[in-house]
Amino acid sequence: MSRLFRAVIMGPPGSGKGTISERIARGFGLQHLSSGDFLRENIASNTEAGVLAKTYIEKGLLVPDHVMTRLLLPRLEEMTCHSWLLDGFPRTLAQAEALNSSCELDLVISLNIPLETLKERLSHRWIHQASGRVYNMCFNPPRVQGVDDITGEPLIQQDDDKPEALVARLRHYKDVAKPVIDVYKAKGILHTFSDTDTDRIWPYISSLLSAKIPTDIADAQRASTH
Ligand SMILES: Nc1nc2c(ncn2[C@@H]2O[C@H](COP(=O)(O)OP(=O)(O)OP(=O)(O)O)[C@@H](O)[C@H]2O)c(=O)[nH]1
Ligand SMILES: Nc1ncnc2c1ncn2[C@H]1C[C@H](O)[C@@H](COP(=O)(O)OP(=O)(O)O)O1
Repeated sequence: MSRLFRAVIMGPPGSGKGTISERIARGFGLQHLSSGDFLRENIASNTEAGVLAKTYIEKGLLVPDHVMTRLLLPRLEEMTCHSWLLDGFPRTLAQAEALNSSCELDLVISLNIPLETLKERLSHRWIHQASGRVYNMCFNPPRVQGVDDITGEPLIQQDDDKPEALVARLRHYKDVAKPVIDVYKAKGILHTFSDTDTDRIWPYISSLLSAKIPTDIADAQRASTH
């Protein structure tokens, strides 16, 4: 079995993690695991963990590290035969240490996007809650305004995407993400991208992954996901 590839993508709310993760999954066959989507699935299916996580998320709080780690690491155990890309985890130093003790990462992508750009993007973000599909009225609008392309169900805007909520979320993100970024910088696996446009960042990320992911892994993953 060829060696597997383990990557993490980090960035503040609205930085384009989900958008870029979807392109990486499609182009390189990595399995994309978003911690936010994973929690929403648990909440939707009313699992014990989902019920617990919901009590924090509905207050706009992060799920406590020990709960998050206990939830996510077993999910990663189920993905040991896949190369994967983690989005939204680790978010804190404790989570990074828990992850580092269970597997060796190959690459961490960090998105460094200006506040004004984040505000602009999130003010136009619409989400199909059930699937997690993300739209943007300026960047990738739905075919019919306010309606999901696949299911035809209504799209929603998240309360914490509003500008007044974003500043607090951004400050909190910076506080908790900095030690995590420092750990991965020290490991020499951190790659930071700064721009206001995902389409300008994407070619650099794509060529970085092409250089880092051995072709036998990329080919095998693409074959297994089609
Ligand atoms: N105008 C514009 N919008 C973008 C660009 N890249 C992504 N978006 C949109 O901006 C919003 C945020 O992108 P996401 O991929 O959801 O960002 P994220 O980092 O996953 O956000 P969180 O899930 O809140 O952490 C979405 O509506 C995207 O469609 C871009 O280059 N320009
Ligand atoms: N790694 C993590 N640790 C703790 N809480 C997390 C988490 N990932 C997600 N959550 C919780 C808090 C987030 O506000 C919520 C939704 O996550 P998300 O979809 O990534 O959106 P957000 O941009 O708010 O982080 O789930």
